[in-house]
Amino acid sequence: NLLFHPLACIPGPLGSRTGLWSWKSTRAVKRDMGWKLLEFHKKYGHEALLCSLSSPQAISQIYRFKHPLKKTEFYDALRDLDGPNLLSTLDNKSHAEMRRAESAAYSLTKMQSEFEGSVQAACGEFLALLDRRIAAMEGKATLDLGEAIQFFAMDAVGRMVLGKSFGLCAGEDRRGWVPLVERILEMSCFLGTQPFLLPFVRWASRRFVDRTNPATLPGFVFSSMENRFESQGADMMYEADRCSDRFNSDSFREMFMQAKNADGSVFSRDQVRAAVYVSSFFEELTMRAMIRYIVGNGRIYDKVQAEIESALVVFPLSYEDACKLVYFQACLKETLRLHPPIPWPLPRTVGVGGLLLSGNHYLAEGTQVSMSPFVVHRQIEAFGSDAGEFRPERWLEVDETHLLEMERKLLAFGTGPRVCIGKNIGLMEVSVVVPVLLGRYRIGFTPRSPAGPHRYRLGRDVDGKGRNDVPYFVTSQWASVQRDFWCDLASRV
Ligand code: HEM
Repeated sequence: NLLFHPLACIPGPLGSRTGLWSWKSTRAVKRDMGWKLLEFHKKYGHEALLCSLSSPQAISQIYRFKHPLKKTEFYDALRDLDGPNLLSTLDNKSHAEMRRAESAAYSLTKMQSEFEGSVQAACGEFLALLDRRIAAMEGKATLDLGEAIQFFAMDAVGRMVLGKSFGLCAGEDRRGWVPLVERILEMSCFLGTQPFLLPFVRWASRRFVDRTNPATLPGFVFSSMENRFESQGADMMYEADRCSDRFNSDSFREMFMQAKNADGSVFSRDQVRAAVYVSSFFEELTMRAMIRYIVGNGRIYDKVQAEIESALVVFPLSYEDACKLVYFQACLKETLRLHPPIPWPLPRTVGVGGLLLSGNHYLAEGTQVSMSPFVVHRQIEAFGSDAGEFRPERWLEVDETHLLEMERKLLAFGTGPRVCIGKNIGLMEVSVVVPVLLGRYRIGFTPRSPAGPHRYRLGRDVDGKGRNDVPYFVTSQWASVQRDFWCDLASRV
């Protein structure tokens, strides 16, 4: 490996180059992928460590539309027990068929006509939860805002996918359902780095986990979803007959019922479940990061507040109006750049004929190659010498051509034929909720103290640095998850 492998010239840690241990599995266990990979690229340059690339020029080669590179086996770990879903399917042909079948459900018109209503309704529940907490604590609530945002994101996706809220904001997550979803995704990421374990884990899940027995941990997740599918499915049919209220969208459900796998079989419940897990997760990560960056910087907070006040933002805020908040939208882009919800490299396999990388390295067919949004977004040649800083103005002070160039280098939603199909929904959700939150409440980060509610003594930022003034604790695995996000909230009105 070290001497004769075609990639022997690409630098990286010895153990990994000899094939004796998996650097990526270690990152999955230690949950420190983003900053470790960045450190590597700083040390070794644009091409490092088993073909992780950081040069923005390589984006159009690795994630190209024409003769696209196939996803690697890593994604197989994100599939469901019953078969691949849109995110996890490896084969380009079956992906194209699935994507065609599903794309209508995610269209812009569908989003405006139906999903926005679902998100507004979930936002109403979310605000009611915060108001209740503030009232219960005599005008100023100290709460884990990160957790409350998670409830909202799940309730919103419940409304969009199942036509009904999961009721987390109304009843809170008394059954601990939300952290389990996080664990499953983390476990899947680890398995993705050791795909040979997958058949065994799947066999064991089928054999030993009674998915209808809520007494077991995974069984609880599966069965609670199953129950909701059963009961909500019935309720939805009833409601669909009764009224066509725009808050009762069942288009996702219809879409999944019509969607077919490449072999013609219909989507299973596991496949629908995967959409629920994945889709709510990234919005909540974006919302937390955005609040952290805005509220954590007095100058930016004042500018956002001034914009929100002059636009007279109140609940419900339409997506159309949210898009007019120019500075807020720049903050959103800047959040996705500096704190992409998926920092993990997005791996692909080089196809027939190999690939010549910017004239430097020839990658033979079958080579795995990847780019991490976290690393690419910090490249000076793409975003300037202050690429490591949160500076929303960078999106507003450039001309149209330069802006397009910067947007092309933004990998937060992936790019190419496997770009996120839910991008519009994700942007809409964050845009209609965060300005309302910032306009309605005075938000401050709860100071850390021995008597305080924090689990971690120090906060940890998206760059892995532990600091007292960082309001949450970030782990960087497939997703970049923030925990322990305690805030003091008071009503503004
Ligand atoms: C801020 C919100 C979101 C972010 C940052 C995000 C990010 C991403 C990224 C980076 C990918 C590409 C993965 C890869 O190439 O390996 C992806 C794919 C995908 N996302 Fe999202 N996502 C978000 C919201 C959503 C929502 C709301 C949905 C569903 C309603 C969704 C469904 C999907 C699906 C199905 C794919 C696979 C697409 C394909 O392979 O054709 N995402 N997302």
